[in-house]
Amino acid sequence: MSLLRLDDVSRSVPLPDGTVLHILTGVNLHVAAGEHIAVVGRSGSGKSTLLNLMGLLDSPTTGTYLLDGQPVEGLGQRRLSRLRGATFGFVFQQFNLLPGRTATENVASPLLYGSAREFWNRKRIAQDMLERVGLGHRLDTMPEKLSGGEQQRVALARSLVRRPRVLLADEPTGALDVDTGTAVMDVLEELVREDGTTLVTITHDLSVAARADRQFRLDHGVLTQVGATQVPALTASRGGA
Ligand SMILES: Nc1ncnc2c1ncn2[C@@H]1O[C@H](COP(=O)(O)OP(=O)(O)OP(=O)(O)O)[C@@H](O)[C@H]1O
Repeated sequence: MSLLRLDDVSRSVPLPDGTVLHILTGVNLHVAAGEHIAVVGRSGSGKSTLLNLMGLLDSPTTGTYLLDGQPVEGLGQRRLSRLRGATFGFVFQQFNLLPGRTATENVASPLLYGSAREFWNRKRIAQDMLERVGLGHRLDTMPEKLSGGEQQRVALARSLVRRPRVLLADEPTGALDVDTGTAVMDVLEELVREDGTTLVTITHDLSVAARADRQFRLDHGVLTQVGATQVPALTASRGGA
């Protein structure tokens, strides 16, 4: 069974002039647990819209989205928001760290909304996560004192600190030079492999996309698979979160 399953999904928005903008059309996408897929496409092709739908930040206009075999349509805002927090981690091109808060405080921030165990142990859990991304020596450093690559590793640690089942990465290397971007992708892949996390990467960079199990292209809102570099993982290396 697919962990994420979109069947004939579309997303349209009404425009002020009375016309309708069709952003995504007839999208079919099945992603297995533990799989890494990449989506490439020109600016404006609908990549962020697709990621927002997958991450329950937005809903399809038509079509079906099944998460772990369960339809997400019709869930109330509270259940959607709980499901989102329990299932997804997000990484963005701009690192979106909290200024004036240390790396540890930034990484610990999602744990404020976690279980009692996560809440009370948030500092230690955040520090362990920063060790995993190679920033054990930067625990008390403010984001503004970190390099771009270090800031993205803090953001990565924050996105994975609650052990999401799926990491949605929107241009994770977009603000970094090639070598730094490669280093960040190395860390990201190592972490998701160790944890059995499903990874969806949106990117303009074909070398980043080539690292995925399967590659898709979005063209004017139409999604097509364009490559597969290896047999997709069929099962996660860990149980459900
Ligand atoms: N709520 C909205 N209202 C009007 N237009 C929208 C809305 N959301 C997205 N769009 C338009 O739909 C198109 C796709 O947007 P989207 O952000 O998904 O593209 P993208 O592929 O992620 O682009 P980029 O790579 O530049 O971030 C764009 O032309 C955008 O302006």
